Amino acid sequence: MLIIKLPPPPISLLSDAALFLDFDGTLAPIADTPDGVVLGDDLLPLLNRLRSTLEGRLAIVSGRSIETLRELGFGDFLLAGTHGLEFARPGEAAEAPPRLAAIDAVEEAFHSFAEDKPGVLVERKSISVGLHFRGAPDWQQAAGDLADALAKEHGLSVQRGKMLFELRPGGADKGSAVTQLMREAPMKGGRPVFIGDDVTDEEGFAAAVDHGGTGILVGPPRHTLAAFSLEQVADVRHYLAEGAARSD
Ligand SMILES: O=P(O)(O)OC[C@H]1O[C@H](O[C@H]2O[C@H](CO)[C@@H](O)[C@H](O)[C@H]2O)[C@H](O)[C@@H](O)[C@@H]1O
Repeated sequence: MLIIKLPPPPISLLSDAALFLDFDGTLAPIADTPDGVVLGDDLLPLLNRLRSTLEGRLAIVSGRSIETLRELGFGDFLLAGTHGLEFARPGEAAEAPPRLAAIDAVEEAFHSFAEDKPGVLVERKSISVGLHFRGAPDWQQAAGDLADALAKEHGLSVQRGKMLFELRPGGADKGSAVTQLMREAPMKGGRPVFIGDDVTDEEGFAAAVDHGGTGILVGPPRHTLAAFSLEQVADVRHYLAEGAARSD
């Protein structure tokens, strides 16, 4: 399969955009652990400026839970969390399905797996649970096998991420989140542009295309539905800053 380097996105793409932004690996560089992620002082002011430029058409669509996104400082933004399972508008309670007993059972099994494996990390999330092996890549295969077996046993979905297996209820993804958010203000009427780095963002790219928009891949070339790419988080921030400056 031929994989070509995609062109950088033109800045004009942002002028009528309904902008969907992934978080980890897109707005903030990947860190060794989930808690180690660093936003930097300029990110939230930048997103606020850009949202004004876009007349409100900006949302964060992340695998992180709404609770964590709010703790990270995104409480004032339109949010879709846990890969499209949760939604929140600024100042309002999150709409989220309940945490299933099966997720607690999986979390316990993940802890049993991780306890004698330094570097393997269990991430407790509001309605899902993650098993990270960034600190111990040799355990990837065994962690994946465990995740698959537990998903089958409990009727859950396995979400593959960057050095991460996450178990969660099915029925949603970042694509369904885009579709849902495009139905209503403030995103309705804009041209969807989804920026993301992970395989979990491909559904977001697909939905953006379905709604007449496009995707921007962050990172090295790969098989993707995105039409444009930016190499790294710093390039995303530069691109967004240029977009925000257009009406300054
Ligand atoms: O959809 P995203 O906003 O990209 O969130 C996806 C997952 O991101 C986090 O894990 C990833 O980032 C960590 C911090 O940089 C890194 O240590 C880890 O290896 C990555 O997989 C987060 O912890 C997960 O809950 C999100 O689902």
